[in-house]
Amino acid sequence: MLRIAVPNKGSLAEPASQMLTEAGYRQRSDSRELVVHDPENDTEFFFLRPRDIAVYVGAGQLDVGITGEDLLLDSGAKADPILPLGFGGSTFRWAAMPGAVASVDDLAGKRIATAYEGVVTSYLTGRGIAAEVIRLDGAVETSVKLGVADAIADVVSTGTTLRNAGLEVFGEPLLTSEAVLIRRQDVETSGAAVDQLVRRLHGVIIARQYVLMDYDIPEGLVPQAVAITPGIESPTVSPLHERGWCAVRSMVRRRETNAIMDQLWDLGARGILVTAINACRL
Ligand SMILES: Nc1ncnc2c1ncn2[C@@H]1O[C@H](COP(=O)(O)OP(=O)(O)OP(=O)(O)O)[C@@H](O)[C@H]1O
Ligand SMILES: O=P(O)(O)OC[C@H]1O[C@H](OP(=O)(O)OP(=O)(O)O)[C@H](O)[C@@H]1O
Ligand SMILES: [Mg+2]
Repeated sequence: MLRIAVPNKGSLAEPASQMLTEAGYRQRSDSRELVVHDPENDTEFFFLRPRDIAVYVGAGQLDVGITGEDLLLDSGAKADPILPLGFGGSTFRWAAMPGAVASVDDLAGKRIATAYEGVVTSYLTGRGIAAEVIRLDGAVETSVKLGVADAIADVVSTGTTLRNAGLEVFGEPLLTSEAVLIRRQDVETSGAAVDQLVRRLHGVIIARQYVLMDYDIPEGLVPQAVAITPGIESPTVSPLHERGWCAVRSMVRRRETNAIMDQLWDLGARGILVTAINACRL
């Protein structure tokens, strides 16, 4: 049986379960359920703190898990990302009171509060900066106002929390992160069940990122049209009943939909239709 770790709380929990549901797996109906058995897929889901997931997977108790790249790095667990999942995006940044710290090099001798001690310590060591790292559990933005720290290193998404705490970012981000599927390091092959999970999740990601575009185009313009919509592999081109015209079907990135329709229209395409992809396996 395949054993999968899924975040039980926090920003990754809902989108992770949503993605697994779209991939055809059974998920919990009550947020207090800690284990869900999915007999149809011979799979068991363990709902764990996102921070602990890399530990379980790294130690080999669970086959794979969904967590943040930043949490994986911070844990130091022997697990590797195998598939980026396209949600839970964030940057990890330095912040302090405006004007208090000009650059990362000015952190020498200062106190830095963070919930990501592993990430911050290895970054500072790598840069040869000696500073005191104060490990807090969360709400680290408040530590500066209360005089516990001179600067913080934390996840920034919209920046609202920083602004509300009167803090300003400085320096380059320490890292960028998104949700990833992870598995234990040093495994030769993952097995058929993990391969199937990866294919299903990949299908969901592609279905979210792409749409299907159909259009009609004069035969002579097909090469130019296909250059605009090359698709993932190759577009389907079929003759129309009206002589001299072709129908083209291709996958197009969702966010480029309107720009591509404009280009096709200018080229001479007509009857341009866009349809959502509900599921796919490529
Ligand atoms: N706006 C956000 N705030 C916090 N984490 C975010 C945000 N956007 C994405 N993430 C990602 O979500 C993960 C952190 O999840 P979460 O906040 O649930 O963990 P936590 O802070 O350890 O737990 P909790 O906040 O429930 O105590 C990280 O990978 C982080 O990069
Ligand atoms: O840039 P923003 O959109 O404001 O998001 C970033 C904030 O969200 C997270 O906190 P979370 O809600 O996870 O609480 P925590 O600090 O207790 O972990 C993170 O630690 C920041 O404080
Ligand atoms: Mg948090």
